[in-house]
Amino acid sequence: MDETRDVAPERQPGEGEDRALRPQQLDEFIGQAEARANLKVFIESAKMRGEAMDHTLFHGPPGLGKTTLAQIMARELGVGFRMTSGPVLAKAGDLAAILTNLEARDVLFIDEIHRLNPAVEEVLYPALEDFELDLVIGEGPAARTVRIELQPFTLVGATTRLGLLTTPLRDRFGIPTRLEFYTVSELHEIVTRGARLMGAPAAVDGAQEIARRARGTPRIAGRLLRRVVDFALVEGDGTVTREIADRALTRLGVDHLGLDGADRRYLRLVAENYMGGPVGIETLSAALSESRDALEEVIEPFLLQQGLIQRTPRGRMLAQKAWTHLGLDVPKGQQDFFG
Ligand SMILES: Nc1ncnc2c1ncn2[C@@H]1O[C@H](COP(=O)(O)OP(=O)(O)OP(=O)(O)O)[C@@H](O)[C@H]1O
Ligand SMILES: [Mg+2]
Repeated sequence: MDETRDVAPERQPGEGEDRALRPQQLDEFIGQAEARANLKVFIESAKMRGEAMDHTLFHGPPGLGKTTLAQIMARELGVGFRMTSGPVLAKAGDLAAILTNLEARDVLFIDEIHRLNPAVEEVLYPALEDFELDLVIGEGPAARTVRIELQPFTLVGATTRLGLLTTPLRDRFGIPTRLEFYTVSELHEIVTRGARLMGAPAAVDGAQEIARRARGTPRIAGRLLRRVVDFALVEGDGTVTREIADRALTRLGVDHLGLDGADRRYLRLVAENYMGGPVGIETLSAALSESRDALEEVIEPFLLQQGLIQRTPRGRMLAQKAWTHLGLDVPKGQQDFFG
C-alpha cells in the first residue's frame, strides 16, 4: 500500500501516535457507545470481585481505537499493561517468558493476534483457560513436560481480521467486541477535542469538514487535522475554517466522501474495466498491485460501509452511489440490477 496516503487508516512509519490526543479514560473516549457501556460494567464487576477481568477481543478496521481501549482497560482496572503482537512471538518460549512475568490481574495486550504462530497458540490455550503453562524442556528422549502455574491475567487481543482467527482461540474470549466506524458527529467531537489539545482554534464548520472526510476513523481525523492546521498557519490566520479545511483536503486528494486516490482507483477500475462487476478479489488485487489483505482490511470496509460497493458470491460490484460519485452513467446491463 502507498505509505504516503493521508487517509490510510494504518499507522504510518514515523508517525508517532499522538500521545497527547489519545484518550486516557473510558469517560474521555468518544464514540463506540455500546462497547464502552459494556466494558464499564465488566471492569467495575472485575474490580468488585477482585478478579482478573475476562479475556477481551477487539476486532474491526485499523485506527478505530483497539489499542487505545486496551490501555484504558488496564488503567481503569488499576493493573499493569504488557504489550506485544502476534508476529513478534516467534516461539512458545517467547510467550512463556511474558506470561511468567505477569502479575496478578495484569492486562496482556496481543496486537494482530490473528498472526500468532500455531505453536505459540497451543501454549496460549491452557494459559487462558486454567492459568497454566505446559512447557517442554529439553529434546529427544530426555524431553519432559513441566507445568507452571501462572497468575490470573486478562488477555486483550486485537485484530483487523476476525475471520483469520482459529475457532478455538476465538472461543476463549469471554468478551468479543466489535468496533464500528464512527459517525460524523462523533468525529466532530474528536476533531474539536484534538484541536483544543493542539492549541489550534477550530471553527465549528471547519471541524465538521474534517470529520465528514475522515473515513469514519479517528486516526485519520487526527492526521487530517494536523495537515489542515499546517495550512491554516501558513496560508490563513491559524484558525481551522471550513474554507481552509476544504482547500487543504482537496490539495491532499481527499474528496468529499473522504475517499483518496487509492479508493477512487479501485472504484474506477471496477467501473471502467469490469462494467461495474462482479469481479473477483484476486483479479482486483493483481490489477491494482495491492495485496488482497490490504484491499480487504483497509480499502473495502469503508467502501462497503458507505454503500459504494457490494460483496456478492461472484465478486465485488459497484453500487449506484459509486457510479454517481465517479460522475459516470450506469451501463445499460446494470440498470435493471438497481431497479
Ligand atoms: N474514541 C477516540 N477518541 C479520540 N481519539 C481516538 C479514539 N479512538 C482512537 N483515537 C485515536 O486514534 C488513533 C488510533 O487509535 P488506535 O491506535 O487505538 O487504533 P487501533 O484500532 O489500535 O488501530 P490498528 O488496527 O492500526 O492497531 C490514536 O491516535 C488514538 O488516540
Ligand atoms: Mg492498534
